[in-house]
Amino acid sequence: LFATRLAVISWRLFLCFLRLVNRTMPDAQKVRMMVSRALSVWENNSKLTFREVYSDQADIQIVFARLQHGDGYKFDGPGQVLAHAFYPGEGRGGDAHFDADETWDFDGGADDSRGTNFLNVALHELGHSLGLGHSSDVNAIMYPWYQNNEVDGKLPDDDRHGIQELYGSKEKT
Ligand SMILES: CC(C)C[C@H](CC(=O)NO)C(=O)N[C@H]1Cc2cn(c3ccccc23)CCCCCCNC1=O
Ligand SMILES: [Ca+2]
Ligand SMILES: [Zn+2]
Ligand SMILES: [Zn+2]
Repeated sequence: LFATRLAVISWRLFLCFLRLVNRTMPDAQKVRMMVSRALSVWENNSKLTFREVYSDQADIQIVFARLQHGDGYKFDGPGQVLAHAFYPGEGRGGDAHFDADETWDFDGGADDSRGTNFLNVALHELGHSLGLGHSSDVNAIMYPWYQNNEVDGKLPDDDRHGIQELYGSKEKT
């Protein structure tokens, strides 16, 4: 009995340690992790490959901004529009902008209790950065309304067809 009680306590300690680490990890690292997770979903379903660079010469720049931020598409405070992105091209082409006034959840929460699921929104915006428009399929990542539909690596069919139309598929045909 004593042994099991000890095990439970140590497990509880371990969990709160994890939560602490999760909270203290700077958001920049979490953003990087989530962006690379979103890009690997698009990578796994196309011939595309991505590499991370630290320069404003990047094809796809990830930007957090609020209200008026110099591109004529001003954000609107908490809620409403969450983010926008530019189709592939020079300069700001490919860039993804996220509304800094949103409460972002960088830990991939399945419900919105800790905020808006950043991974979902990044998947959507990076779809635009790669050239995809909006989908009328309510289950698609490219649907114009936010829904916390956990992708977990599996891309909805409509999005997969879209990206493969543009960049082919990884499977050997
Ligand atoms: C798909 C998403 C990741 C990116 C899109 C924008 C987009 O397409 N970027 O590429 C987005 O932000 N859509 C709005 C659309 C929207 C929904 N409502 C709005 C109220 C006002 C203005 C816009 C909206 C009703 C209230 C809910 C507001 C919070 C959620 N917002 C949305 O779903
Ligand atoms: Ca907003
Ligand atoms: Zn912008
Ligand atoms: Zn969109």
